[in-house]
Amino acid sequence: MASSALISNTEPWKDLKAHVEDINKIHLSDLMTDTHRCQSMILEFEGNLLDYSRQRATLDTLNKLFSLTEAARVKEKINRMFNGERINSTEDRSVLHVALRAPRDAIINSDGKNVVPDVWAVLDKIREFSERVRSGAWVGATGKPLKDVVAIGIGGSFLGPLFVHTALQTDPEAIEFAGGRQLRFLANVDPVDVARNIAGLSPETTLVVVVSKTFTTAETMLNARTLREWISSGLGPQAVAKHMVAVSTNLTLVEKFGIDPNNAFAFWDWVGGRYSVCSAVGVLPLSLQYGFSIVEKFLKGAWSIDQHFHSAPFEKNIPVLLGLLSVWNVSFLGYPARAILPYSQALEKFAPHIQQVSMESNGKGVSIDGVPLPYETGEIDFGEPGTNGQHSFYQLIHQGRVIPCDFIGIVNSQQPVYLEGEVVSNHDELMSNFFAQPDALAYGKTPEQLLMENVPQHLVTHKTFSGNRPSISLLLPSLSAYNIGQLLAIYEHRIAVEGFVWGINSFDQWGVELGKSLASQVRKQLHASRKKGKPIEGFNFSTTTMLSRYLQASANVPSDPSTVLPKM
Ligand SMILES: O=P(O)(O)OC[C@H]1O[C@H](O)[C@H](O)[C@@H](O)[C@@H]1O
Repeated sequence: MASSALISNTEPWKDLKAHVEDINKIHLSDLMTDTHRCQSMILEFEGNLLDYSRQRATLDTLNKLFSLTEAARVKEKINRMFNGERINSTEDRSVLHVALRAPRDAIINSDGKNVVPDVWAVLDKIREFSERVRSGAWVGATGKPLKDVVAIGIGGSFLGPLFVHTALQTDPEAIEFAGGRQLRFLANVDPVDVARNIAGLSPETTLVVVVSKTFTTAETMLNARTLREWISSGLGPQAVAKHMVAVSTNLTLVEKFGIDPNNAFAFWDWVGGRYSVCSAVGVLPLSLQYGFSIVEKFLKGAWSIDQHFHSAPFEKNIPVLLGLLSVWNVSFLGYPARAILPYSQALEKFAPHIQQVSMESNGKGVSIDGVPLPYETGEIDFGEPGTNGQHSFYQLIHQGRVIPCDFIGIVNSQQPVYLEGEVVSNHDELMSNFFAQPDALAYGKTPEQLLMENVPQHLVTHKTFSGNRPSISLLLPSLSAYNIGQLLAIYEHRIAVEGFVWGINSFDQWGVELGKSLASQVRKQLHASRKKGKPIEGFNFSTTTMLSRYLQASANVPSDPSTVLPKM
């Protein structure tokens, strides 16, 4: 693509740039008085209600954004994704995470081959294996059932499964199926994370699932070798076959590691790491914990949104609208961040997962054809569940910088609490905040209002809220496995839409490589210095100083240690 073909050179982009001036003349509190506008900005799909009326946008803005989708050929790009075309051009791969949740009879082709039967072959294998483990038919080396699972993985092989596990942990239906089982996640290469994850567990009753798309990720492989040692030092090396299984696209390396290929669960290079929670990456650990039937509901939820995304007209398409509004906020209104604020403790790991999906996908500096971009892409995503966040960073959101917010609320709590004599139920108390915050941000509070309330003059500016701060509200009917799948897919597709408009490749991640290769140079140096007393060479003054201090101050580390495992 020549730079002239960049989306920023098209008329709809320029038109939106000019339109910002119109929007700057209107305060959100005025936009909110137009009931017709607000009505048009509320949308429902299967009981999920999206309200985007608190965006700094008019119906005219929306029309201009729809014109932008035509210039960016968004519909064509969505179709190319679903058709299995190699839209991840820098890695020459198709992008088919939607196939992971397709029903058995669906047909989704990659390179002319329907991949759905392969997907279901693995799902059936997971169902069968997880049932054997859960029923106690599969036992460990000493004949005991395996009731605890430690899933080792990082990035996309960790964050999605952790989000879904955390969300299911308090779902009454899932709880029933989990009965007495534990699922833990070991991600960080920090030995402290090893200590935390094996604390209180016995290798005799533990199954370790090594999850890595490439099976080369340094952190995951060292953690896998560490827990292999934990198992074999406790139960003997032959126990590894009964206590370790793997999920990967690289089955050759799985076998080399010493895991029986029969106990390896495959996925494919057309599944990006951060889009892999619906593959064996998430489905295996979650099925071990909750049973396959619960996980199947999660997959069905995601698929329902896939269908909606693929077929609904853009004016009624939740992921498309969300994606376009994000582009509007980032590229036109100039807001670089986005806060993800679920009013649900069960969604506490949602923001960390979306951080990877969004920032690894859309934090790019060049177009899909390698042309440097004259505009920024991606958002800085962060978030915490409400109401916790309100007592932490909301000050900045209300009176400091403008940060578009996603408020996510749930109609029916997973764990309702009612106390006799209380004004409202505990969930209603939570939701009072969910409904209040978006209006506080949109309307603010004027000095005139404060003076009417007899606020002392010297405090008026301190207590003024400028308002005009955009948010969206998403109200889910409940937080069942099905709804969790829907929420995941809404965000996955929203992020794809943003990338499609910006004209970037949202499915590669070259930006993570440089740090990895420099770490390998440091690893070699640490080895040479500790084992052979070699001087530090090849680093700049600053790094040399830090490395020298590190080596000197930890001279007690044995140069040829025998195995030591955490003793927590
Ligand atoms: O699943 P793995 O191959 O071990 O990769 C784990 C993670 O490693 C890399 O750093 C990538 O940036 C992530 O996208 C990926 O999810």
